[in-house]
Amino acid sequence: MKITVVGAGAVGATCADNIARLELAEEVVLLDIKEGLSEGKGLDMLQTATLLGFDTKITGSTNDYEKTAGSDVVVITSGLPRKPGMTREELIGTNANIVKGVTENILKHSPEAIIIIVSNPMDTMTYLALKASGLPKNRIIGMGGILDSARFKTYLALAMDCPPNDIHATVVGGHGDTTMIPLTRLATRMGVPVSQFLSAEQLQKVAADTMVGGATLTKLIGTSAWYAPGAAVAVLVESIIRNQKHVFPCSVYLEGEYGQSDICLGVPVVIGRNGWEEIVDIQLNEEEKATFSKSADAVRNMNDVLATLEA
Ligand SMILES: NC(=O)C1=CN([C@@H]2O[C@H](COP(=O)(O)OP(=O)(O)OC[C@H]3O[C@@H](n4cnc5c(N)ncnc54)[C@H](O)[C@@H]3O)[C@@H](O)[C@H]2O)C=CC1
Ligand SMILES: O=C([O-])CC(=O)C(=O)O
Repeated sequence: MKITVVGAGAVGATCADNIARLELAEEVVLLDIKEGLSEGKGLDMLQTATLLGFDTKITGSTNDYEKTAGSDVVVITSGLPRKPGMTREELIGTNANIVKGVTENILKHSPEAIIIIVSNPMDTMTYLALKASGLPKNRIIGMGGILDSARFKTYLALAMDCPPNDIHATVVGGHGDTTMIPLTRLATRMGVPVSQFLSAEQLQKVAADTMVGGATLTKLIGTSAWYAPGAAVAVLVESIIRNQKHVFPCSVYLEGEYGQSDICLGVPVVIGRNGWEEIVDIQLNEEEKATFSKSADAVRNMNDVLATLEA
């Protein structure tokens, strides 16, 4: 197996590091436009192999797509991150061109690849990659919901003072400060509804904190997060490579599911060797359906901006 990560910045390098440690492929290629960055970070990572005991080859590449040839999975993290006070949506002007160009270059050398989009605004970048590539829909996956769900579980665990791994909870909808939907009704602590442990006010605060989880970190760090995003991509790649069939919330192309069409939005999907293989119907209640529909409207408005950029 061969996995390429495009963008050797904070998120891309962390993805590559996790993927190498998990030995998900014989080779991981890290590609960036900044001269020497991916070669340097790749070599640094390779020098951890004897310390951490992994056998993955790591290759750096300054914009040479020949080195990515024959990749089974490609993760696109190239593009600007936001600064404190910005929304993810404000990145569209710069990142749309980058994501489109990278997708086209990747496919020239890896026509069979499954592509994971990380660059923001992620749902719109996923839609753009799908339209620009013409790939079958199951091979384009936007990563956002896995990260948002990890944050949701963390905030729930902190509020209940319990281990995060005892929590099952999911976030659907868009990967934006106002578009993501933490499904508190369905969250459980080992199968017991979290509403048995937390008041409505506490649950509301957990949901609100989850929604601005990325913004909170951006304010603290000065740029957006990378440890949890890098780990979230790695578990997604692992489910593909090892055909694990995990159900993860991912941004995928909807054709009537959840009442939406011609849009990429976060819903639970089965992830295996073919990419996303099946959409799982959560059976949202009326209130959740209305919130999902509002989230879709906001993402669709962003998708409409793509046409103005191309003009
Ligand atoms: N979907 C998600 O859950 C998350 C998305 N993100 C997004 O991921 C993106 C990357 O974030 P960071 O790694 O923190 O940024 P960063 O600035 O550390 O790294 C981005 C890298 O992309 C490279 N790059 C730019 N144009 C390129 C091109 N045409 N080809 C190859 N490489 C190119 C830059 O040289 C830079 O090294 C941002 O858009 C950020 O908003 C970040 C965290 C989570
Ligand atoms: O907050 C950001 O801009 C980066 C991101 O998508 C996240 O960490 O969720």
